[in-house]
Amino acid sequence: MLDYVDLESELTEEERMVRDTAREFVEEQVKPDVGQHWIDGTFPKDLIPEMGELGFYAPNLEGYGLPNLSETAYGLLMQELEAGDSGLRSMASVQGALVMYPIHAFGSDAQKDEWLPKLGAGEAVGCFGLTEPEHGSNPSAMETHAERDGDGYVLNGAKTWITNSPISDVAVVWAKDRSSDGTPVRGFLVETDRDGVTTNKIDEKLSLRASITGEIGLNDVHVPEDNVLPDVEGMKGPLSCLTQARYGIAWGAVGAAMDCFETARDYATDREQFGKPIGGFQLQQEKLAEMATQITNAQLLAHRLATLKERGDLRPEQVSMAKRNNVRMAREQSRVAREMLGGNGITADYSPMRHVTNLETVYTYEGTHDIHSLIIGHDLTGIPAFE
Ligand SMILES: Cc1cc2nc3c(=O)[nH]c(=O)nc-3n(C[C@H](O)[C@H](O)[C@H](O)COP(=O)(O)OP(=O)(O)OC[C@H]3O[C@@H](n4cnc5c(N)ncnc54)[C@H](O)[C@@H]3O)c2cc1C
Repeated sequence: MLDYVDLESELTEEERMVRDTAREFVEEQVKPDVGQHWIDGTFPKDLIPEMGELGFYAPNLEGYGLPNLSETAYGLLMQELEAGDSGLRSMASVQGALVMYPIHAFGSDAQKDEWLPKLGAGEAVGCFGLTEPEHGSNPSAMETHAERDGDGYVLNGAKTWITNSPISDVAVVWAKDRSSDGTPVRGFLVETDRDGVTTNKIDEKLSLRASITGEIGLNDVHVPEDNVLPDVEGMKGPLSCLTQARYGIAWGAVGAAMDCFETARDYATDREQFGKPIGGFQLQQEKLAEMATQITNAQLLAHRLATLKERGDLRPEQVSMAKRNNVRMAREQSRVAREMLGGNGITADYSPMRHVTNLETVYTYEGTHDIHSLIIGHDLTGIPAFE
């Protein structure tokens, strides 16, 4: 796959091994069937434990049998998974960055002991409930709330657009604690088989079809005090998870674009019109040159982020810049690849059209492109455009 400025030479043995393992997994286990899953609107659930066995969930966390790999290795893993499909990378991102990370960072020892090994092995599936029907870009206005009830809490509210909720064993639900001063947002671990929990599937998506998306309905759901994440309060909780996931997306989007590039390059050197491969025409070469350049820029940004994250200096605004840039790049370049494949480009026989539609979701979730512009704008001017 494209590596125009030899970033390979910067990788450790371990990072190469992680990348190669993920690449082989995607080539052998994902690419042959993912187009059909996308058409059918299904997720290849049999891969969930296998991805666990390979250590694909939260490999950058420490303890609990997790591999504790470098941030570059984690990024490369996200890159390879999204070269297969954004739905696959979304599964790993949610499980690792949005469910295991908050339990690891903010959970009690009992919560860590109970959930991290199971989630890490893919024996349990988790989801992250922040977005609500009326509150997407402004989650701090959430209506879902918790009230003290004896030795625990009662939760009421509704979450929507929740990746994996219909197949989850546990949901990390963010809700306002009405029993504490200032109604701070707190994280609750809600087992999905509790009375009052519903997880209806959202059908007829035209994007990220090889991923299961649903709602979380909470109707007088009782959870014990032990299910509250004890070590975080306020929007810092969900936002710090999003920073982890957005870091993975900044890498993942590059993987989708790399897959589109390779498909377009192969096609252009093979497909003949006017008596020669279309890749021999200047217009097509310009497209490949631009695609390769944009991908290379995005790779450099992702690698730099890894260095900053590794030494603990990465700021959320820098992650916003990379998510915003790299997803926009992938969204634009996947279209160019699609175009280069002519009529064949609109079929599921080739990956670019699938990536084109998937990337509409990736552009929107985890902070829309607009919201990341405003986060960066705030950082640059010191003036918030929204509260
Ligand atoms: C397939 C899929 C999976 C998802 N998975 C999850 C998940 O697992 N967990 C979860 O919690 N959420 C998830 N989401 C939700 C996602 O994060 C939200 O869709 C996203 O945050 C945008 O919210 P919204 O859809 O309500 O759009 P809105 O916030 O209503 O935005 C609509 C438009 O207005 C723009 N806009 C909003 N505010 C401003 C502003 N201040 N200035 C300028 N423009 C603005 C936005 O950029 C956007 O273009 C998922 C979404 C999808 C589509």
